[in-house]
Amino acid sequence: MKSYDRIFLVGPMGAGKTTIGRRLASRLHLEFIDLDSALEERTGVDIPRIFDIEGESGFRRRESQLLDELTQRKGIVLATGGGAVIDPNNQRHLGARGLVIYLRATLDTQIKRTHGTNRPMLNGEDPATRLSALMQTRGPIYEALADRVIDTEDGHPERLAEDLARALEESGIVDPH
Ligand SMILES: Nc1ncnc2c1ncn2[C@@H]1O[C@H](COP(=O)(O)OP(=O)(O)OP(=O)(O)O)[C@@H](O)[C@H]1O
Ligand SMILES: O=C(O)C1=C[C@@H](O)[C@@H](O)[C@H](O)C1
Ligand SMILES: [Mg+2]
Repeated sequence: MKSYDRIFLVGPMGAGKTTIGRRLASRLHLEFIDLDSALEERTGVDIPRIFDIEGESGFRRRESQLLDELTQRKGIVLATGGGAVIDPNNQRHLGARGLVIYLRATLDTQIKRTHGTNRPMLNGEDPATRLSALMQTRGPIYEALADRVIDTEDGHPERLAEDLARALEESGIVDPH
């Protein structure tokens, strides 16, 4: 079986990519990188500000550039942003360079977990309508890219990360570090 030393987490806003990714990396002794945070560090401003200044297209351009760079690092768990899978180049890089894990969450759960946070894609419209529309286009892409799908509805992030780490180690699918 093919063995990987890069894990990429994909899925919608609120699925827990950042939260579970950090814990998963720690359990697997891999470096954790969050694409959204890395982009904020690079630019020196937060994501809402990037959307304000450059719009979604500017944000996507920066996101794709950084994704290309970071998906070439070894020994990492990379939590992507919810929309990072839209760009076909990103899809190619994710699919070719590592193990892709889709963290799935229901619409209700996404709404609860994103409530009160500043996510520019959810500004100005009813979050349920928006999240549902995003899932219509992105859901099939998450599914198509995924080597594994994890349901995040039940279970604490710590527990989900522990179970996932164990499953990956036992299957020999990740290189031990
Ligand atoms: N399995 C879980 N159970 C309960 N709460 C969770 C779970 N996973 C994440 N959360 C909570 O949901 C919120 C959103 O999680 P997180 O930021 O990790 O999502 P994300 O997938 O990285 O979203 P984005 O695409 O916007 O970056 C956080 O407050 C986190 O603590
Ligand atoms: O779903 C999206 O399009 C986004 C999700 C977040 O992770 C950020 O990448 C940004 O807010 C856009
Ligand atoms: Mg995140």
